[in-house]
Amino acid sequence: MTTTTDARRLLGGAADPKVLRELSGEELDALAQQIREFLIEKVAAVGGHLGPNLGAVELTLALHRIFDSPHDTLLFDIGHQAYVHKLLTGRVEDFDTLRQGDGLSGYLSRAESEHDVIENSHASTALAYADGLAKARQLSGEDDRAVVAVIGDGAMSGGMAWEALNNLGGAPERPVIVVLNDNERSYAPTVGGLADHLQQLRGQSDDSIDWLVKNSSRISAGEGTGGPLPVAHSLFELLGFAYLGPVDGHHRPSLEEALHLARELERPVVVHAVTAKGRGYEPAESEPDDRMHTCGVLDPATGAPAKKASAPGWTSVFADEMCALGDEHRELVALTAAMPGPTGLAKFGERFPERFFDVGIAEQHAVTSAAGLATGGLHPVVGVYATFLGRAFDQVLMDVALHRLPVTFVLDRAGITGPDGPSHHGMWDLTLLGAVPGMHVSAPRDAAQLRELLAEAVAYEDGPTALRFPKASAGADIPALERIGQVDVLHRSSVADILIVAAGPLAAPAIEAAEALQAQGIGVTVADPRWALPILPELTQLAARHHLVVTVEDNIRHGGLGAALTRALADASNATPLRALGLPGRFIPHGNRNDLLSQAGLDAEGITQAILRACAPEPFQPAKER
Ligand SMILES: Cc1ncc(C[n+]2csc(CCOP(=O)(O)OP(=O)(O)O)c2C)c(N)n1
Ligand SMILES: CC(=O)[C@@H](O)[C@H](O)COP(=O)(O)O
Ligand SMILES: [Mg+2]
Repeated sequence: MTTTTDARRLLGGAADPKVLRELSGEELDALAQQIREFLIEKVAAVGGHLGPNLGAVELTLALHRIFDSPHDTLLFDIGHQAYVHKLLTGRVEDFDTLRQGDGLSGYLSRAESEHDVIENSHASTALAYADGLAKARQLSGEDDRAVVAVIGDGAMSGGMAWEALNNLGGAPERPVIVVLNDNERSYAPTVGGLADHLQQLRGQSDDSIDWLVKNSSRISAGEGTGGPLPVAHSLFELLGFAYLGPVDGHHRPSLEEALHLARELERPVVVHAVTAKGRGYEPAESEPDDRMHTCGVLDPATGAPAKKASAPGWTSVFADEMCALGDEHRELVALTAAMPGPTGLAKFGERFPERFFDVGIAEQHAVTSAAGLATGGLHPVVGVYATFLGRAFDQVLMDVALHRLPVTFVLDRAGITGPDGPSHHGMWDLTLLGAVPGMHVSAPRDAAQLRELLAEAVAYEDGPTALRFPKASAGADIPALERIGQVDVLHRSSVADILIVAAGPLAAPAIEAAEALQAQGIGVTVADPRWALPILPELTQLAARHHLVVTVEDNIRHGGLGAALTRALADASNATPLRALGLPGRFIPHGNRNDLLSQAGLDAEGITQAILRACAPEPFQPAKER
C-alpha cells in the first residue's frame, strides 16, 4: 500500500518536477512502481481513467525529465491520461479529491497548475494548440521553449489532428515535438488505415533512432540533420516530420533518449511511443472491453466493481432497444466514434456486424458518413455523447438537415454528466439542434418512453431526429394520465394555475414539485412534450390554458426548450408568462450530477421555490427606489 507520504517522499516533496533529474535510474524505477501503486489505490477509491494513466507512467516521467515544464510546454490531448503529470507537478496531496466537487479535475486545469494548458477533454485538439503555441513562441522570440504535444493513437484518428499535422509538417522552422502514445486502443482497439499503419510501424525496428544516435554529434553541433533521414517508412515522414520510433513506451531510458534526440533535431518530430493501457495492473491489462479506460469504485485487490449498478442505465435500455429494432428494420445501421461500449452500440454491432461502423474518434466523419448511408437508402443511428456532437454541428446542419436525410442522433450523457466536468456536460444540444431546420428532438422521461421514441425516430423518414438522455439510471417509468396529441400529461390539478413543461427525466422532480405546490393550494399541470423541439402546437395550446408556464430542462436556458416555447407563445399572440428553468450559460465544473443539478435549481426543491417566487406578488417598490 503506497501512502501519499511515500509518493511525496520519492517526489522529494517538491511541486517542481526538476527533482526528478536528481534521482538515479533505480530511484526512478522505484518511483514508477510507487506511482502505479498510488494510482491503483487512489483511482480504485473514487473512479477515473485508471487504464490510460497506468500506461503513461514512464512516458510522463521521461517527459518531465527531458523537458523543463512550464518553461517548456507539455500539452496532453484529452487530458484523461495526465494523472501522473499531476502527481509530478505537486498535486499528490489532493489526489483523494479527484473528479469530486471542488476537488482535483480528472483532466488538466489551469486553475490547478501552471503546468496545465489544455482543459478541454475533447480529443484531437493538442496538435492544433501546439501549432499555434509554436507560432506564438516564434513571434515572441521564445522559440527556446519547447512545445511538446502528447496524443493517443485514438485521438490521432480525429480530423483535427490531421489538419494540424498538415500545418506542423509543412513548417520545418517550427520544431514541434509530437509524442504519439500508441496503445493500440481508444476504448476498444483502434480501427482503420491509420491503425493498420501504426501496427506496421510497431513491427519495424527503430532504425531511425539508431541512425540519429549515430549522427547525434553532428546534430548537436548544430549541423541539423545533415544528410537525409533514413528512408521514410512512416506517414509522418512523408508529411515532413522526423520519425523516432517505435520506442518502448515503458522503458524510460529509451524514451528519454528519443525525447532528447527529438529536441536536438530542431525540426518537427513524431516520437512513436508504444505503450499498454492498464500496464502493471492485471485486472486492467486483462479487462477485455477497454482495459479499464474509465472505471468506477473498485476493489483494488481484484479490480471488481465495489458496487453493482442499481437500476439499468439509459445506455443499456438504448442498447437493447436498438437490437430489437435492428431485427425489425433491416435498413437500420449504427455508427460510433470509437465508443462502441460506452454508447451501448457494441451490442448492436455484435448482433449485426455488417450494419455497424466504428469510424474512430471522428464525429464529423460519422455524421457525414451517416448522411451518405441515408442517401443510399438506409436509416443510420449515430450514437455519440451529447457534448461531442458539438464538434459535428456543421455536418448535422448542412450534410444531414439541409438534405432532410433520415439520420437519428442518439445523444448519451446529455445534460449534466458530473465528474468529467465542463467539457463533458452535454448542456448545449437542445440549443444547437433547436436551430436546425427540420430536426425533431426528443428527451425521453423514462425507459418506456426511450423505447417508444426511438422506435418512432427510426421509422421517421422525412428528416433528422435526435434523442437525448443523461448519464444516470433510467429511474421508474412515469405513466401518462392522458396524451394530448404528442404531449403526455403526467400530473394535473382541479385548478390548473401553472403548467410545468419538463424535458426528459426532469419530469420526476417536476412532479414532486407539483405535489408540494398542490399541498400549498397551487394547482399544477405537469406535461412532457415527448418531442421537445420544435414546439408542438398542442403544447402551445395547453400553455395558453394556464396562468404561468414553467419549463424545466437539463440544458442551458439560452435557446433551449424554454426559449422555444416563449417564441411559440409569442407567435400565437399568447401573453402567458413563462419562467424557463435550466442551466446557466457558463461552464459548470466537475462534481456529482445530482449536486450540480440541485445547485442549478433543477431538483424538486429548486423547481418548487422558483415557482413560489414566480407566484409571489412583487413587493411594492416606490418609483424612487426602482
Ligand atoms: C471528440 C471526442 N470524442 C470522444 C471522446 C471520448 N474519449 C475519451 S478518451 C477516448 C479514447 C482516447 O484514445 P487515445 O487517444 O488513444 O488515448 P488512450 O486512452 O488510449 O491513452 C475517447 C474516444 C473524446 N474525449 N473526444
Ligand atoms: C475521457 C472521455 O471522454 C471519456 O472517457 C469520459 O470519461 C466519459 O466517461 P463515461 O463513459 O464514464 O461517461
Ligand atoms: Mg490509445
